[in-house]
Parts: sequence; structure tokens; C-alpha cells
Amino acid sequence: AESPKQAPADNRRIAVVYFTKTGNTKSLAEAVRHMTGAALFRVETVEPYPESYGSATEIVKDELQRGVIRPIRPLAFNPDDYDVVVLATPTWWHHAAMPLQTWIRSVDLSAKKILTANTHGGGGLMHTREDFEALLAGRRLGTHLTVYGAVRPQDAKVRSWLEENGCL
Ligand SMILES: Cc1cc2nc3c(=O)[nH]c(=O)nc-3n(C[C@H](O)[C@H](O)[C@H](O)COP(=O)(O)O)c2cc1C
Repeated sequence: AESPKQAPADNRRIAVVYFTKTGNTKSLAEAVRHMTGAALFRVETVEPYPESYGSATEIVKDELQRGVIRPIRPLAFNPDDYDVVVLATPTWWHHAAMPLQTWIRSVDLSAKKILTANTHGGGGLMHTREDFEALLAGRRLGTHLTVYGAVRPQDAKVRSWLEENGCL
């Protein structure tokens, strides 16, 4: 069997911090773990969003309009343990989902290489990369990956994105 390729020294320790409601972004996080051995951290709100798509979209829209910030659960993430942080979010009303934005505001990611990604339901990139860029101004940003729905563990787009950012 082929031995896995050694990642470059400064890109060896990878964390994926993601938010997911219906599992698509989780599948992306798991594909990254499958290919790189990354540690996964799932951001969750203290109060979960409703199960049903219809109620969730209406509630999220209302919270966006009113500027509501839902508290998130603390994550056992220590920036010192990682060289690369992959941030992955669903698209929510054209934007990066607020819970992940809330987490990003709560940490210091300076000196990390940061890759960003969104999963979507047909809208594509929309404003998700811009949201990341605004939150992470002055940080070391790699490239962004956009995927429709869920991915398989061996997804070729995910693999080439990791390769182009020196993570494989
Ligand atoms: C509140 C809400 C808003 C959404 N807004 C968009 C949108 O603006 N554009 C889009 O393409 N998909 C939108 N979607 C679909 C999700 O982005 C898509 O299904 C995503 O892959 C879900 O990720 P998850 O399974 O990790 O939660 C929305 C879904 C929800 C629940």
C-alpha cells in the first residue's frame, strides 16, 4: 500500500471548524479529515435551530434582520495546536452562517493559515467568502472551496483544494 504523502512542515496540523445544520458541511469536514487526519470542531448554538427547513429559514431571516447573535457552546479548540484552520459553513441567506461567524469573532487566528469553504443549496459562493475576508482581515488566507450539498470522503474537488493550499 502507498504511504500517505507527508504534508509540508508548516501545514501539518490541521483543524476544521465548521457549522452544520443538516449535515452537508459536516460531510465536507469529514472529507478533509479523511484526506489529512485533521481534527474536527463543530460549532453549535446553545439553543438549536428548528428541525424543519421552513421554520429554520424564517427564523434565521428574522434573526439576521434584527441582528440577533445566538450564543454558541464553547469549543475545546486551542490555536497553539494547529498550523492550518479550515473554516466551513453552510450558506444562510447568501452569507456565512452566523454561528460560525460568532465563533471566528471569539478567537485569535493570527499566524494560522486559514482555508475557507461553503456548502450551498444552489446559490454558489454568494457573499460567504466576503464574510470570511471581512472577519479575517490581515490574516493569512488560502483559497476558498464552494460545494453544492454534501461531498463523498474521496471528493476530487476537496482533494485538489487541499493540494493547492499545501495541505496534502
Ligand atoms: C436558514 C437557511 C438559509 C439558506 N440560505 C441559502 C442561500 O442563501 N443560498 C443557498 O444556495 N442555499 C441556502 N440554504 C441551503 C444550505 O446552504 C445548504 O443546504 C447547505 O449545504 C446546508 O449545510 P448543512 O447541511 O451543513 O447545514 C439555506 C439553508 C438554511 C437552513
